[in-house]
Order: sequence, then C-alpha cells, then structure tokens
Amino acid sequence: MKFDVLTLFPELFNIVMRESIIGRAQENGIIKVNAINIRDYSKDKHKKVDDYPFGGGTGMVMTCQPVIDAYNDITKDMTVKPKVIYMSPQGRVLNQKIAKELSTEEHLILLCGHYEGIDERIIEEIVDEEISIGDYVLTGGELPAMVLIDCVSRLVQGVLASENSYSEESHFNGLLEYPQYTRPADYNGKKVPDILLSGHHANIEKWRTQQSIERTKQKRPDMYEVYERTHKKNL
Ligand SMILES: Nc1nonc1C(=O)NC1CCNCC1
Repeated sequence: MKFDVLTLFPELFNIVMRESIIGRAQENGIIKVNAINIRDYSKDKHKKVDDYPFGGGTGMVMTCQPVIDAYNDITKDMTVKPKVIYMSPQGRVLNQKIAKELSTEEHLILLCGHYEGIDERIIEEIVDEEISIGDYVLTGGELPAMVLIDCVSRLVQGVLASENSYSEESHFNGLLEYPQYTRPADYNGKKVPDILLSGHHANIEKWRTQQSIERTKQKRPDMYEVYERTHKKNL
C-alpha cells in the first residue's frame, strides 16, 4: 500500500515514518510513505504557498496553484487516480471501521493543510473525502496524516505479526480490549488474575470477553449500547 502525502513539512514524515513498525513495513516493501513538498511546486518567486483570505479575516490560506500542480505531477502517469483524502476537522471522524475500509486501498493521497486552511477550489478540484482525527483544531494536517497512516497501515497484511494482533483490540470487535498483564506475576503485591495463570484457554477467553464487555459498559457506554443491540441474545 502506498501513501503519497502532500505537505509543507515532508521531513516530519521522513523521520517519524521510518521508525518502529511502520519503518519496518517500509523496509519490507509492504507499505510506502512518499512525502511531497508542496512548496517545491510554487511558481511564486519567493516560493509563497499561502495568501490573505478574500473577505478579510485572520490567518493565511493555502493557495491553489502549488497544491493542484503537485497533485497533477504525482498523478500524471497514473491511469487510475488514487483517492485523495484531505485531513480536516470538517471530515468524518476517523475510527477503526474507516481505517479498515481504507486499508483495502492500494494507493492513497493525503493532503495536509496548514495555516487557517486551504482554498476551497482545491477541495472542489482534487479532494475525494475529508477525514478528521477528532473535534479539535491543530496547527497542521501532518499529525492527522501520520495518525491515519499508522492506524491504516497496521491493518495491511504483513505489517503486524499476525491478524490476531488486532482482531481482539479495542474497537476492532466493537468492544474495548481486555486488561493485559505480563511478568512478574506479583508486582509490589499486585497479582495477575489467577485465571490467566491457569492455562485453561477456553476459560481465559471467556474471562477476557467478559472483561471487555464490562469495561466497555463502564468506559464507553456509547459503544456498549451498539454492542448490546447487536448481541442482545448473548448478553
Ligand atoms: N482535527 C483535525 N483532523 O484532521 N485535521 C485536523 C486539523 O485540526 N487540521 C488543522 C485545521 C486548521 N488548519 C491547519 C490544519
């Protein structure tokens, strides 16, 4: 899976996306993150990429020309144009279900805004979808793009050790994940639940499912309500 990222700060991606699981997935050729510097496409003699908003107002707006030319350049030889996602607080809020959907795409182009925002005509011209990482406002779209790349990439086959790595995680099955423990079995008098030391896998699985249901009910009643509706008979 390939991510082309249109950004004013490509170095952020070159540093963060070469570490840990995502970095290894890139080394193994399973995913590719290609950051493109929008500023390189500016035709302004000072390489400007923003300007004052028509109608007044504070802050600056990213101009059309560099972004559209960057998009046209990276897609000029593509017969099938990849989906373009603009990271924006106005988009649908990213969740595990959306991440799963996006993980089936071969190629995505992510557009990172900066300043107050981008000229609306960019959205009209090249953007297929806006996605938000939450209802708050950041200084740039780079962190949201990295969040999306991370949560989508880990669902791509071969990135994690096995599918089991995420199939019981929070949000994957509509529940929050059960509590996790590792050695030592007794830490400062805090003991690991005996069931986890029993070696009885069926009982362990039952306990874990019950723990997931209970903590979802307690921490995310909104999620629990959906789970209860769809699993009424089993509860
Ligand atoms: N929340 C967000 N999810 O995706 N992008 C988000 C965001 O706050 N973007 C900023 C909005 C103001 N201009 C700079 C970028």
